[in-house]
Amino acid sequence: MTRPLIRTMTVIGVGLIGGSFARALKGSGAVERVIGVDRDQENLKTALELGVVDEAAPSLADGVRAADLVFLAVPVRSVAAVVAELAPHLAGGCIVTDGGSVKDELVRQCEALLPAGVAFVGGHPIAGTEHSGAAASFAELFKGRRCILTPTATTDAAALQTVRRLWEAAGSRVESMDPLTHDRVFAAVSHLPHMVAYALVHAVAASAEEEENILAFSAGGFRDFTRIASSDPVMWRDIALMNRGPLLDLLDRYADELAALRQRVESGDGTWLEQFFRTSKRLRDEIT
Ligand SMILES: NC(=O)c1ccc[n+]([C@@H]2O[C@H](COP(=O)([O-])OP(=O)(O)OC[C@H]3O[C@@H](n4cnc5c(N)ncnc54)[C@H](O)[C@@H]3O)[C@@H](O)[C@H]2O)c1
Ligand SMILES: O=C(O)C(=O)C[C@]1(C(=O)O)C=C[C@@H](O)C=C1
Repeated sequence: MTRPLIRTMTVIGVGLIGGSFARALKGSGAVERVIGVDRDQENLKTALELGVVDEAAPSLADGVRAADLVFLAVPVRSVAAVVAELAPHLAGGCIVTDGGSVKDELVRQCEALLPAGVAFVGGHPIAGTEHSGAAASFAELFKGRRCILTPTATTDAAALQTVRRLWEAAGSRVESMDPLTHDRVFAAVSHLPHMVAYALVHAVAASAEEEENILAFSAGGFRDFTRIASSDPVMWRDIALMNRGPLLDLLDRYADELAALRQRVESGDGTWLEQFFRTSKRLRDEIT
């Protein structure tokens, strides 16, 4: 058991990420008590029944008053409104941190909205599934997975250290990155693949109108590739819009690659295609 680092943690949005963080930290002993706040009362009831949280608070104000640390785990475009509402009710010395998938704009919003004496530390666990809600949460989600913290010039050093130790207690390998670099990196390795998976399902479903029931024939390839298209639409709408600049650059680059591929398929250029696939395979095989 880890020595408690935090007495009372309030989780705003007790879904997959908020619920898993609560479970991991209660399980490791790093946090003593967890209060949950969620605008979906059914989900909050489930979280309480499953023991993901110790208490369910009826409002943001009630939920954060006694908090030593607040963990924000709501869709990224909801964060600013949540922080604006809870800010007046935080105790001095409280740490606010988050698990959102986009960092630059979100970190700037939080730093601007929180009062002096309250520290903000941006974070992003690089772990998840295509499922949502408290019932989908599990304590082992972050074990052995990266967590990126995105401190800025004004981040409080002691708060940063506490948040780092919490993620380590949850089993994560913690790394730091500046927020904009974070957004460019994860636009490439996380946000673009989700956009491509959503679009692929549309493309195949559209052809299914002509050839009835094509999706029923889908096997390993289609299913592996499109698992992430089962992810929550609100979460991904928010990520696409909040990381718009880096994502647009990558969507353009991806469109260029597809256009080149299309042209070589049309012209029957087997040498080019084999080399293209060979390079992709080598790069993919190098990922550890
Ligand atoms: N799912 C993943 O793979 C993953 C991985 C890393 C980070 N994230 C990030 O974590 C955050 C949460 O994602 P999740 O997968 O846990 O989603 P989720 O849908 O499982 O949980 C989000 C919860 O927030 C609640 N909520 C939404 N708006 C709210 C508001 N205004 N006030 C209070 N509660 C509100 C919802 O009712 C829901 O229970 C997002 O910012 C997402 O970008 C997700
Ligand atoms: O494995 C999945 O289901 C995920 O999509 C997890 C995933 C990812 O793209 O790797 C999704 C979003 C996050 O912000 C972090 C992790």
